Amino acid sequence: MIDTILITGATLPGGSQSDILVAGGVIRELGSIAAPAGSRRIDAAGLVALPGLVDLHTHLREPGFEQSETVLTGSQAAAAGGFTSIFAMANTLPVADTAGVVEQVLSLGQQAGYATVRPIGAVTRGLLGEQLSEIGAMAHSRAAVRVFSDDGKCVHDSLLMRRALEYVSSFDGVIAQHAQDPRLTEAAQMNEGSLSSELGLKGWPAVAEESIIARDVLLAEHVGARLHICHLSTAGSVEVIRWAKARGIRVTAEATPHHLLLTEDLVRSYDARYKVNPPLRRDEDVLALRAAIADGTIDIIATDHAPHPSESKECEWDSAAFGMVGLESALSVVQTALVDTNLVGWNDVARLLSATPAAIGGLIGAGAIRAGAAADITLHDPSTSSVFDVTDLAGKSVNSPYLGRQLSGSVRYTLHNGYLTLDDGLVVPAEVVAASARAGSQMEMGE
Ligand SMILES: NC(=O)N[C@@H](CC(=O)O)C(=O)O
Ligand SMILES: [Zn+2]
Ligand SMILES: [Zn+2]
Repeated sequence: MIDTILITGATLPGGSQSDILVAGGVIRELGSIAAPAGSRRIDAAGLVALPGLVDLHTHLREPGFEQSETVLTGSQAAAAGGFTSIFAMANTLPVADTAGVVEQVLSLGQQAGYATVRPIGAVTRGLLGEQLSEIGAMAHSRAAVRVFSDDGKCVHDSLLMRRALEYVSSFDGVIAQHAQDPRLTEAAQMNEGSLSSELGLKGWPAVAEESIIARDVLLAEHVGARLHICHLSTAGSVEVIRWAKARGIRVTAEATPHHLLLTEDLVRSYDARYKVNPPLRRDEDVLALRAAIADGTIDIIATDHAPHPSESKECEWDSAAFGMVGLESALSVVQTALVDTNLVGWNDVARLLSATPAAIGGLIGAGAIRAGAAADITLHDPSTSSVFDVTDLAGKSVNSPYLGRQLSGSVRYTLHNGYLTLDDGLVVPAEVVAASARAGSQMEMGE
């Protein structure tokens, strides 16, 4: 196992060039560095070095839906996409609503070793929206849960939402809301508008998202708690968040890569790869989300990686599952939608996909390339342009909306705690990564 890695000639997010020396799991030094004896050298000329990406919104599907994804395969998808930390959503079977389940997911993540896996706890028992889950027990468990969400479902009951906000504010936790009024979206299949009428599909109106966000920012203000809004998809949602932030309300918001690039027109194909919650919206919405990223109204980009087996996608639109995989393609989509269009620079990408999601999720020490920090580093080649292909997917499911689409850039190397999880574009084998992870944790324990 190579313990010392010298990355040479990388471009840091701010634009300057530097070598980066990694040893013993941490970044030792930045600058112009001579190669230590026995070190591995990675030539990063032309590559952008980003702090390891952090995804606040990943569905890993284990326990319960292992035919779609497992903690191991989802972590491999993360490594392929340049992610070194992922927050695992609670809509598993059993639901992650007890200390036992979140500790299980934490352990599976540690064994796999590809990324820091931080479980998200359910807000309500069984995601049923009736009683609060064991929030305190999950927060004080070995998994130290800080983010709670019923994602997939909206916490619709106002009193439960209020109680949940009150509860998590006692330990600076955060509720991540999937904003979808259930009554306004019964049997909904796509964005509501002229296209849904034309296609004869039941509509999912923007107001179903916006009204929940409006209610919840007011509840967060009333309680003085922190609130996070998942996958913003409409121009109106941006306006509500902008208003709330101007008022000093402690709200953060995320957008997914797909809502920054794709529009509802794709639904014309009736290809269920484009079926997602919230649905793909109009051009105006995509432009409003991009502008909100550029002006800071939207704080982070999160993938909402939602793997589904082929049988749930290769079927009629109405019966297909909602969701798309997104870890492997996220950085290329962000480059295509935001960097190539000059809306943001790599410094902003580092903030949107690493530093701020780490801060929201309470991940200490992540989000920066600096001496002394854990060596979580992503090396990205922005100069490429290629057709996204099924071989670019490293997880178990292939429900990507980007297959066959031209995207910019590609992730070349991912380092997690100082060892490679992606090496020259190839996911490092599971046994090698697991052994590196074990060696690292023994070192931490001083053995
Ligand atoms: N985004 C989706 O369309 N689906 C997600 C649930 C969710 O994020 O709401 C899933 O778990 O499949
Ligand atoms: Zn959701
Ligand atoms: Zn989700």
